[in-house]
Amino acid sequence: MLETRNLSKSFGAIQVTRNVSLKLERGERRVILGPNGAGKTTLFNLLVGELTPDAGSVHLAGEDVTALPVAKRARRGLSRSYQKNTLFDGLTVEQNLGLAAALYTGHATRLWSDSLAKPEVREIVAEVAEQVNLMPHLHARVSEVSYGVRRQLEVGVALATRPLVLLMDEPTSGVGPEMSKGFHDLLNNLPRDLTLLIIEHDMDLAFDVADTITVLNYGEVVFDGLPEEARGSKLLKEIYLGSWEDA
Ligand SMILES: Nc1ncnc2c1ncn2[C@@H]1O[C@H](COP(=O)(O)OP(=O)(O)OP(=O)(O)O)[C@@H](O)[C@H]1O
Repeated sequence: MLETRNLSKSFGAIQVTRNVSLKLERGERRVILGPNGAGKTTLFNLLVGELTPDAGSVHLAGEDVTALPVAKRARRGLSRSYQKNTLFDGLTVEQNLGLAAALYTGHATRLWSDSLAKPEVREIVAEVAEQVNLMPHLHARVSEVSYGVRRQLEVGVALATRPLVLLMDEPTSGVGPEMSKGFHDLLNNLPRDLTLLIIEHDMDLAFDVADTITVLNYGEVVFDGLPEEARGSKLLKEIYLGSWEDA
């Protein structure tokens, strides 16, 4: 469903992505681990098209999308859940989902209340709100909801574009341990045919959610395999020093 072949990227003299080849099957949930500066965010930027690789290619659903800009990749089903300023604080949770759905379905009109009334838009909003547990918060203004609910809504906004592949950059960062567990459940309950690629520092999440784990170190894939293999890996213990033991 999503594949990279020998992807490389340098900033000046520093090579941040080194020959990265990944292959995610449809419905696979892959977590990307790696220490600070390992090149995880850069890899995401290359995948979504915010950065152009120096070498290598990106393939989505069997097609080479390396030359396509961000918006075109998004239309083909590659969606990214952002942690930053993608929500409209003055609008309700429902309206935020509705706007994303309206843009996706081509129902966005100048009068947004008209867009939200379209049956196709309403259907997506209801489906997504259920998927990310936002039903109790639909009529709350975003400025009034908790941090955890905002994070759920960010995932919801991404899902409202009905993606094939969803990329998430540390979806539980800043969420306390209690809510973090709820978030893991939420991710585990997403539709099984949705392909997920998640950058994560939290190894509990990696082991709770991942079908497979990729570890980057200095821009290079140093591990690609099953979570239980990752747990036993001496190399990963060295990379993570003591923190691996806590997982
Ligand atoms: N636009 C840029 N120009 C120059 N250097 C950059 C740029 N973007 C990233 N880097 C450098 O590339 C390296 C990898 O950064 P990246 O953000 O991809 O790592 P990361 O694994 O996501 O780290 P973190 O876990 O801290 O977010 C870092 O050394 C960073 O300083």
